[in-house]
Amino acid sequence: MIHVQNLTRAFGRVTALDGVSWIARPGEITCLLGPNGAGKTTTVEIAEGLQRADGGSVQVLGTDPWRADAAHRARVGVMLQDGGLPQSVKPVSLLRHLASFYAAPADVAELTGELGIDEFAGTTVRRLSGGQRQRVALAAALVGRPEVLFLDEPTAGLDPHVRRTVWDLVTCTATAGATVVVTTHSFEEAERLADHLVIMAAGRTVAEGSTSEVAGSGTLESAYFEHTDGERA
Ligand SMILES: Nc1ncnc2c1ncn2[C@@H]1O[C@H](COP(=O)(O)OP(=O)(O)OP(=O)(O)O)[C@@H](O)[C@H]1O
Repeated sequence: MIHVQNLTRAFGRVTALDGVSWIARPGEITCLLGPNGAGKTTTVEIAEGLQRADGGSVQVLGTDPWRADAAHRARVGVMLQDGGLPQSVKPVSLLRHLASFYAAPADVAELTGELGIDEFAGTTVRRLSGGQRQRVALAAALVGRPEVLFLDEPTAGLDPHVRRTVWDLVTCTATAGATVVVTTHSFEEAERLADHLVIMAAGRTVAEGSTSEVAGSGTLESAYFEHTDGERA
């Protein structure tokens, strides 16, 4: 369970978060939508324990992530927008190395097979295409069988086959009981994945609920523009 309550965060004169609140439940995929600069990444990085909020609170698995110990962090999987992967290693060695940190890791061969990583297993991370690197970053987030999984635009730039595989893997992870948070700019992705939807704008939550609750009698796209027009950061 993730509880984001009244979070505030400023960078100098820029107010990134202006009292944002939302929840994400176990066994569900929560999709965060919102214009560039709405504060999605800042909120997620605070929930990951990578940044500290100025005010408000976040609870992840009952813990304040900023103060969390290694045992808590091992229960949380993170896929960052820029990957954050070491450049000079080959994907499978990297994943095996990461798996060795966990008591009960995922099967690396299964994961690399599912994500098609075997096809470029002999290439170092530096030389991979953007989409290939993204698949490795997703595998790295999944290898510890996390109870909480944060994915920042996981399918941006992926081809349709890989995108479908990623959607299947993410859905399976939630079905197995994990709390999954996905930030996205794709209505198609949100409609496909979200059990719970949060629309953020200008550092606040402007809509929250199931996709049909947020969309009302119209489409998700029209609800999005209604909620975010004039609210851009
Ligand atoms: N380290 C930082 N220093 C200064 N400003 C920052 C910093 N991090 C974020 N911001 C600002 O905070 C606001 C929110 O940024 P954030 O990255 O959280 O938005 P986002 O919703 O994730 O956007 P995007 O959809 O473009 O990824 C933006 O105005 C951004 O410029």
